[in-house]
Amino acid sequence: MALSCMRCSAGAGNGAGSVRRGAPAAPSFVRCGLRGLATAAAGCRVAAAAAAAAKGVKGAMDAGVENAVRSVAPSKVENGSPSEIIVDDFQDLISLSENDESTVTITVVGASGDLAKKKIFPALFALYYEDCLPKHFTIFGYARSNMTDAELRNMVSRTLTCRIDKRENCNEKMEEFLKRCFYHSGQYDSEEHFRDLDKKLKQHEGSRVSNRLFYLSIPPNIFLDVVKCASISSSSVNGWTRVIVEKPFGRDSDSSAALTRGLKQYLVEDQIFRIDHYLGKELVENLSVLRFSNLVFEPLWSRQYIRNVQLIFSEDFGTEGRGGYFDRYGIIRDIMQNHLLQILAIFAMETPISLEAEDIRNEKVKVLCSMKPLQLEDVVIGQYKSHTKGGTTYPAYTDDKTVPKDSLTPTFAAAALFINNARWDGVPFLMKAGKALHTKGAEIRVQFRHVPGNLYKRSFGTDLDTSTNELVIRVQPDEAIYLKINNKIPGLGMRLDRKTDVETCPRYSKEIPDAYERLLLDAIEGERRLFIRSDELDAAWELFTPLLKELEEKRIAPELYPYGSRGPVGAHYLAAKYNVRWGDLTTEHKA
Ligand SMILES: NC(=O)C1=CN([C@@H]2O[C@H](COP(=O)(O)OP(=O)(O)OC[C@H]3O[C@@H](n4cnc5c(N)ncnc54)[C@H](OP(=O)(O)O)[C@@H]3O)[C@@H](O)[C@H]2O)C=CC1
Ligand SMILES: O=C1O[C@H](COP(=O)(O)O)[C@@H](O)[C@H](O)[C@H]1O
Repeated sequence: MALSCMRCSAGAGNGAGSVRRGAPAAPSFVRCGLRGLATAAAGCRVAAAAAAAAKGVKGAMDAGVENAVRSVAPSKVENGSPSEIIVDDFQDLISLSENDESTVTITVVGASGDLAKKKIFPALFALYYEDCLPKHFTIFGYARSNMTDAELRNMVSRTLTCRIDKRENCNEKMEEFLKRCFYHSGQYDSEEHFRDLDKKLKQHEGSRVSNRLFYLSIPPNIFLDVVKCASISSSSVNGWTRVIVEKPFGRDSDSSAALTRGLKQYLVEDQIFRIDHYLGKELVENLSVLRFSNLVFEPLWSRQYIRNVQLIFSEDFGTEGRGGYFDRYGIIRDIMQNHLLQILAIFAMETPISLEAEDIRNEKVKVLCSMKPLQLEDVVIGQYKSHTKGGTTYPAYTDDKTVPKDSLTPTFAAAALFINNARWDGVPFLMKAGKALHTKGAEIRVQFRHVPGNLYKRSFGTDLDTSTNELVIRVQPDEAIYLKINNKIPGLGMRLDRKTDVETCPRYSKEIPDAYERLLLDAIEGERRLFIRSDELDAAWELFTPLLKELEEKRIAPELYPYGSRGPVGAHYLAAKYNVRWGDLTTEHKA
């Protein structure tokens, strides 16, 4: 197992990736060993067993873990008690992992598609470049299109890039990586074709313990066909099998529940990795670090000091080529129900008892279950219309050939949400998401209350809002965290302003990894913290389904806004109803 993977070598610090293995105080070599083990055999379950062993406890394991432990340490499986294993010598396991004989195959189903080309293959290459993939790995593309291995490699090679800050041996590394990519053409509903794939996978795996990750990068209507065929015909017999499922996870509570039921006919919950790529973004990961590792923030994190929280997503382009998909979902399902709501849950959750996946997800579910039902009057929807600027005409949403001319699908939405719990009672969480707006960005903006009896109010003029503290977590672009504080303008008078921001997050000269890199690595390691559990998903749909139904049944017409504008004015009225002024992504503090 290569130890130069950033995550591993960062083990000496406080990286969540190492702490989460359940042994926070362990020295860094232990963390690296654990990661090695995890990729070598049964993911974090073995690591958890090893961590348990380190604490001298007796761990109960399931068959997958047992197989994995058997494969790396057969003597550790006690005679006659196959499901009750005592792992008493943690160090042995670590050294065994170092010359492990396991392999991971990542099968990208839908390899000919947009997401595979744009995100998945490049992320896998970046992991390879950083030495984060296990020693023995193979990548398979699977789709109906006819392609040879060489053609797949050619297609993939066109999208691979090296990091700006790491270019050493880049071409060489690309060549090595491409040699480990293969292609299998097949139908999505053919057990036979997946059996053929299985044969090819076995040829690559040889006698090693085989671990298999399937990435469903395909339209949702064929998820179940693939899961059925893959689980029947090409799941691993002696290692783990995991499936990454892309959004959309249904389009309402019922269809989502049906999808979950369907998946669970063939997989157990632990094998299902529902991806929300916003959870893999650096600044979303940093949100918990900011809150829980800095004493200065946590005491302020409640209705007592926070006036409102804004979660803003904005794109400066339209649906471009994805109109067919988008029209069936709309911006509320595409962005709010998943990406923004997930951020809200992390922002608002109570302190989890540990950084283990289940502890974090338990806290997120509690937030989602405490949300006040969404009211139609707390929602504004919009749709972009054609606009001509500087001699260029930008299309309307309904100019997209795959979109019906009379479509009422929102490309913009703003909503006021509330959490009915003691911490957040009465605090508006305002969400805003839109396509074809004036700028591209995503941020979390926390506006604090006014200072009681503010001695300096005269020095600010009449607008007290401009003098309240604001914490901004800019998710993208130019990732940053900054705090707006009041200052005296230098000079003999007493005039204050908030121009000086305190940057709470130093700039690192490192290029930030793409969200898909982190999430793919997590899935390979069996780390579920950043993936959506089925009860989280149910709670998210429970919140949005009644609203979505009402919008559709009442055929509520979206407010039209010009392509490239700031969106419908209705969003400002909605914010004003709760005494909020939206932050502006474009006017302040750029790197
Ligand atoms: N693209 C993106 O930016 C994002 C995509 N997603 C999700 O990821 C998944 C993949 O997205 P994307 O790559 O854009 O999807 P594509 O539409 O590009 O589809 C991927 C592949 O699936 C096959 N396919 C397409 N339509 C059908 C169909 N009707 N029946 C059977 N097979 C079909 C095609 O392969 P072939 O014909 O060779 O079999 C295609 O190359 C989707 O679930 C999407 O919602 C999520 C976030 C962002
Ligand atoms: O999930 C989705 O996300 C993208 C935006 O992702 P980003 O990482 O580029 O911010 C969005 O364009 C797409 O509509 C949606 O399906």
